[in-house]
Amino acid sequence: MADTAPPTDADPTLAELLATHPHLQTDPTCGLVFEGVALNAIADAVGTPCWVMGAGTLRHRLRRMQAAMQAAGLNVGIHYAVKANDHTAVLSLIGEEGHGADIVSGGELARTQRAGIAAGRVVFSGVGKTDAELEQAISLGVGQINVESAEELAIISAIASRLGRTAKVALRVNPDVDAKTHAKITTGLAANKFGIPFADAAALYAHAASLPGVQPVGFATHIGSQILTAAPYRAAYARVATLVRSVRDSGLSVEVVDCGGGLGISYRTEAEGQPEALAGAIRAELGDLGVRLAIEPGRWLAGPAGVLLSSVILRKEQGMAAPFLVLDSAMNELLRPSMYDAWHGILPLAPQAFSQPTELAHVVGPVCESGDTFARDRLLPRLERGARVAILDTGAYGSVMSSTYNSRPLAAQVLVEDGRWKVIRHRQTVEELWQDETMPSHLAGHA
Ligand SMILES: Cc1ncc(COP(=O)(O)O)c(C=O)c1O
Ligand SMILES: N[C@@H](CCCC[NH3+])C(=O)O
Repeated sequence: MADTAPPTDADPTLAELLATHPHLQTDPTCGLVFEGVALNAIADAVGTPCWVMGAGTLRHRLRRMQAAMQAAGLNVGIHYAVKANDHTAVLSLIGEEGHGADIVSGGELARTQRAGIAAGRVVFSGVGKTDAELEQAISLGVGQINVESAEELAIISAIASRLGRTAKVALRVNPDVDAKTHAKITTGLAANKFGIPFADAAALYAHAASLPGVQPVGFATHIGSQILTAAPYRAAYARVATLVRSVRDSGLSVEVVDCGGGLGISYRTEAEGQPEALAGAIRAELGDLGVRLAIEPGRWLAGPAGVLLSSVILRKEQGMAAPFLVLDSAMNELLRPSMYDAWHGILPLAPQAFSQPTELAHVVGPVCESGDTFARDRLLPRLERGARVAILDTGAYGSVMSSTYNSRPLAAQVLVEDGRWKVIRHRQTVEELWQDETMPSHLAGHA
């Protein structure tokens, strides 16, 4: 994710952004259209900021991912990474399309159950699962728990034994492979907190086979997110394949390999990661092992399927320098630019905006942090107070990373499908900001 300090000449033009986002079109009368719905119509009815998720785009990408695996002759289970976008409507769609889920908390597990995804199709990952979360998962019979340490293996064995259950576990191995992504979202380096050191994995697998309450079924690995080339996948999966062979040579059975590592998308001008390349890496390194395979994509499926609608609160002139366009959305909605210096495309909603002359502008939010900046020196048509924009590729790690910082209520969410749209989360009210607070009695008189 080469996202930092963008020189402007590296930016795609508005027309190029449209070309790389086929679910978006411009219409001369209603402006920017998303999966057949005018985004202005949604903003008129619901207001801004507003997340819009396109069910058609999500379905299309799920099917493309599955087709790439099948074309490579692989039978790969897709476990959608719930953390990318955990709305129950999104999870229901994933279940409806026949896929499972990858979760990292009891909350995510509860959401999958609410959405009707069978517990047997859920894989529980994460470096620190609480006892309560493990009890919940084991009682529900989740398909697989990816174990991230020797300590956790002992805890799972004890909890499952106490419950009279046998938990299917895979050991998540840290392959110590550089995924060539942003430092904050790499997961497969030895220095990262995730997974079991490669050198310890075979012995721990044998130990797992001797423990009560757990059945080791295979290995998992994960090297990071926003991966754009096949080489890191091949390096990681080659290491896992070595492990599978050596464990089998010792007489133990290995049935499953979970091939983690999130394919990247095209935020700026980078070429999108190709499911076919991922499938090729899996087939080349693991295809002849006779194991059940699984992947756990989040961003690649959901990212391009969402936009964040915002309005310009005001245009703050800076003399000869680029103006600040202050939006009504901020880092509390979309954290990625502040957190990772991430670049997101910004398109105006107005009809004809694409044919107007452009200027350089800084696009910021109203939150009291200088890091509350969506874009610096961005080439956009002149946008006045009240103009609306769509911030692109925000379907993954967008709404889920929102907060109410600065007492800003959570934005509304809308789902578009087949030319229709529906509110799937109402805009939080100001009163809802404090509805779960309780007041110490000696202060209550002032409230
Ligand atoms: C264990 C695990 N699974 C799945 C994912 C989803 O990754 P992505 O959204 O890049 O596909 C992540 C995030 O990096 C992860 O850590
Ligand atoms: N939140 C990150 C991705 C983290 C992936 C989860 N391990 C992002 O927005 O890019």
